Amino acid sequence: MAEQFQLYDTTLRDGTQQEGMVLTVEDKLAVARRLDDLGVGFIEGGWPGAVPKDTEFFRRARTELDLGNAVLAAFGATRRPGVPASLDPQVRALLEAETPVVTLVAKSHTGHVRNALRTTLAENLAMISGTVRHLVHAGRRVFVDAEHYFDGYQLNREYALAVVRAAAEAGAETVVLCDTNGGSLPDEVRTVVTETLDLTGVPLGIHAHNDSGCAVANTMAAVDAGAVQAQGTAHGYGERCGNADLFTVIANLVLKRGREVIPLEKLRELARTGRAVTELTQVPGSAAAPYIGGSAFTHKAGLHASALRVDPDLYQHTTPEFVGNTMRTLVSDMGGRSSIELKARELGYAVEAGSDEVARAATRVKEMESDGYSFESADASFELLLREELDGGPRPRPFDVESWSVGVTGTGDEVRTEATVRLTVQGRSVTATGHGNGPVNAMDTALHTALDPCFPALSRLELTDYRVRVLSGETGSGAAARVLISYRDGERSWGTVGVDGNTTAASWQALLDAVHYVLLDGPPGRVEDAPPLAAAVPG
Ligand SMILES: CC(=O)SCCNC(=O)CCNC(=O)[C@H](O)C(C)(C)COP(=O)(O)OP(=O)(O)OC[C@H]1O[C@@H](n2cnc3c(N)ncnc32)[C@H](O)[C@@H]1OP(=O)(O)O
Ligand SMILES: CC(=O)C(=O)O
Repeated sequence: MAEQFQLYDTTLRDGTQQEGMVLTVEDKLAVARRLDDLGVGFIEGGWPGAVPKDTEFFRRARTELDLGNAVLAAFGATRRPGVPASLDPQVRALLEAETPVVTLVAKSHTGHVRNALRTTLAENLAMISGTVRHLVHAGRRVFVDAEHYFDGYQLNREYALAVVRAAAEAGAETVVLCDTNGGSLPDEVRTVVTETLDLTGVPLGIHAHNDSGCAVANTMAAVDAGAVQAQGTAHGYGERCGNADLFTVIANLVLKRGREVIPLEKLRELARTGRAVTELTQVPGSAAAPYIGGSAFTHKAGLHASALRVDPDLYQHTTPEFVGNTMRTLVSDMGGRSSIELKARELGYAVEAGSDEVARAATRVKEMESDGYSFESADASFELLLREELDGGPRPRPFDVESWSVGVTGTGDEVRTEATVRLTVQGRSVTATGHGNGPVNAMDTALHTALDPCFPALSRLELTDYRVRVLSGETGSGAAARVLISYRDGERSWGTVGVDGNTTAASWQALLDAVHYVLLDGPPGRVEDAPPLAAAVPG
C-alpha cells in the first residue's frame, strides 16, 4: 500500500520551461497518462490563462484524461496588486481549468515583492490570503509555491515565515518551499525546512532547482526534515539546469528510505516510463541518469567485472531490476577475462573466465582496440569474434566475397553512387549492383540484392545509424578510420565496427559483419537458456 506522501510532478509546467522542450497538447496528454500509470499523486498540467496551449490542455483533459492515480493541478500566480481575486482574469482562468487542485506561486522574498511585483510587503500577504481564500471558497484544494523561499528566508526570515502562515491560515493545504534559483545546498535546505516546520507547524513541500547540482539532494534533505510533498519532473527537465529528477527522488525514497511512495511493482516500471516520456518529449534523458539511465548499471572496467562475477552488489548500489533496468557489461581495452565472460553470458554463451577461449578473446579485443576498433557499441562484431574463438577458428561462411567496388559519378548537379558486389553463394557466383545516396547506402543495397533471395532473414536487417571517426595518430598502427554502424533486426538493435585506412573499406567490413551476424545460427556453445546474470542478483 503506497503511503500518503504527496508526489507532485511538474513536467508539464516547469519541465516545459526547459530550453528546447516544446510539447503539443497531444504530447502533454500522453505524458500525463504515463506519469499517472507510474503512480504519481499530482500532475501539474500548466498555467491556464497565461499559456493558450495550457488552457487547451485543461479543456481537453476534462474529457480525454481518465487518471487512475493522479489528481490534476492548474498552476498560476496570486492575484495582481490592487485587484480583488474575484476580478482577476488570471485567477478566473485557474477556476475555469476545473482541476481539483490549484497551485499558486507566491512571492516570499522581500526583494522580489518590492522589485519584481512592485508592491508592498503587506499587499503581497493580502494577495496570497485573498487568492487562496477565493479558490478554497470555490472548492479547490490549494497548494502554495513559496517562490525564492530559501533566499528570502536568509534575507528576511520573519517575512518568509509570514508568507507560509498567511497561505496556511487562508486554507492552503501544503506550502511548497521553492529553491527557485537552485543555489542552495542540502545542509541549508535541511535547516530552513526544520525551522519553518517548527515555527509554523504548516505541512511543507519542496520544489528544488538544480543550479548547484543539488536538486535531488535538496529534495531528500527536505523530506528527511519533514516535508510531505516532493515536486520534481521527469528526467529533471526544467528551467535553466532543471528541477529535481522525480524518477531519482522516487527511487531514493522507496529504496533508500523505505517509503513506499509508489508501489514496488510500479517502481519496476520506472525505466520504461522514462523511455516512454523521452519518446514523447524528444528530449533525451542522460545515459548517466541515476537508476534508469542506460549506463546506470553498465560496467566497463575489468576489475569491476571481475568482482561483479562473484557478487553484483560489489559494484552496484542497488538491484537494477527493482527499477526496471538491467546490468550490462562493456567489452573494451579496459576489460579483461571477466568482462569477456560477463558479456558472453549476457549474449547467452556459457563460458568461464578461466578458459583459453576467453583469454584469447580478451587478448584479441585489447589488440584490436589498440588498432582502432571499439567494441563498446559493436556487440555484433564482438559476438563474431567470440564465436571464432569458441569454434576454434573461422567458421565456414554462408557466402564468400570475390570482389566489391564503389563508384561516385558527378554530372552537373547530380551525384550518383553505384556499388557492385560479386559473391559466391551456395556454390554459385552472384553479381549485384546497388544505388544509393552515398557509398554505404549503395553497398548495403547491393548486398541485400545479392543475398536476400537466398537468406530471407536478411530482409529484416535495417541500418539505423552510421558514424565515422578519423583516427590518425590515435592508434598504435596509425589506422585511419573507424566506422560504427547500428542496425535494427526485428525487435533487436545492435552494432558492428570496421577499421581501415580507407573509410569505404571500413564501412564494407562493418556491413559484412552485420550480414554474418544475422546469419549466425545454431552455434555450438551458445546456450539459449543460459541463466541470465540478473538471476544471480539477490532480492
Ligand atoms: C518560478 C517560476 O517558474 S513561476 C512560473 C513562470 N512561468 C511563466 O512565466 C510562463 C507563463 N508566463 C506568461 O505567459 C507571462 O509571463 C504572463 C502571462 C504570466 C505575464 O505576461 P505579461 O503580463 O505580458 O508580463 P511579463 O511576462 O512581462 O511579466 C511581468 C508581469 O508579471 C508580474 N509578475 C512577476 N512575477 C509575478 C508573480 N510571481 N506573481 C504575479 N505576478 C507576477 C509583474 O509584476 C509584471 O506585472 P505588471 O506588468 O502588471 O507590472
Ligand atoms: C514555482 C517555481 O517553479 C519555482 O519557484 O521555481
